[in-house]
Amino acid sequence: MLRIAVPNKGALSAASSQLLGDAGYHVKRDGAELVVADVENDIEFFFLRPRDIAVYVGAGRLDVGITGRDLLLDSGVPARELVALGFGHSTFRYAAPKGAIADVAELDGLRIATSFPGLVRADFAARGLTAQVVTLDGAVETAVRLGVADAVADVVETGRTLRAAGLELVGEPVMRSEAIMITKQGAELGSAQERLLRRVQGVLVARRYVIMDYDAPTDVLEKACEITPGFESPTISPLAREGWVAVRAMVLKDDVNRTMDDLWDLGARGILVSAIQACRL
Ligand SMILES: Nc1ncnc2c1ncn2[C@@H]1O[C@H](COP(=O)(O)OP(=O)(O)OP(=O)(O)O)[C@@H](O)[C@H]1O
Ligand SMILES: O=P(O)(O)OC[C@H]1O[C@H](OP(=O)(O)OP(=O)(O)O)[C@H](O)[C@@H]1O
Ligand SMILES: [Mg+2]
Repeated sequence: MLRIAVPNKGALSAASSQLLGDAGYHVKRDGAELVVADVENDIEFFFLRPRDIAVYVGAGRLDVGITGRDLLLDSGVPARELVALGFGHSTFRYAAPKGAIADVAELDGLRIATSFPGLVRADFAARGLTAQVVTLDGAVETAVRLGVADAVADVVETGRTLRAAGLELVGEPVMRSEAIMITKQGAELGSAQERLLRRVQGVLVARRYVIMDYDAPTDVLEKACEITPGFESPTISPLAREGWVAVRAMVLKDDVNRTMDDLWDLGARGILVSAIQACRL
């Protein structure tokens, strides 16, 4: 039975369960169970803290896990990213009291409060700076006001928490994170892991793409196919109307309206867009 670690609460939890549900797994918890078996799909879900998930997967105790890229890198555990999951986006950034610090180099030797000591030490080392890392469990933005740190390094999504604490960003993001699926480094993927990965990738593609159908005059077909190159190649079918063909291609959801405008200007007509319920590519 494949064993997978899923965040039990926090920013990644609901979307992780939703993704696995969309991929056809029965991942519903009735109450507070920490382990749920989906016998039909031969898979077992372990609900764990996102920060701990890399530890179990890196140790080879669980086959696959969902966690944040920042948490994986911070842990330094020998696990690798299989696929980025498209949710739980955040940046990891330095911040200090308004007007106090203009540049990351000025953080040299200062006390930095963080829940990600591994990330901060690695980044300071890469910049040739020294940090006095103050490791806290959470709510690190308050550490400056309470006098245990001079600056913080933390997850920033909207920036609201930082601003509310009277802090401002220092420098560019140290890293960009999102939810990822991980497995133990160096381990070959078994057939059950590959099937899970294919299912999840199918959901991710179905979320990002739509199907676009349209009719186009044959003489603009080449240009039309440049506008809608599809995932592999567009499907061209004959039409009863002479000099016209029907085209079907996958298009990025974000580009749908611009693509329809471009096709219309080219002379295409009868442009239809439909959602992809599921796919395996
Ligand atoms: N707005 C956000 N706040 C916190 N984490 C976020 C946010 N958006 C995305 N994330 C990601 O979620 C992961 C952290 O999850 P979470 O905050 O649930 O864990 P935690 O801090 O250990 O738990 P908790 O906050 O419940 O104590 C990180 O990978 C982080 O980048
Ligand atoms: O930029 P924002 O949209 O304000 O979000 C970022 C905040 O959210 C997270 O806190 P969380 O709620 O996970 O609490 P924690 O700090 O105790 O982990 C993170 O640690 C920041 O404090
Ligand atoms: Mg948190």
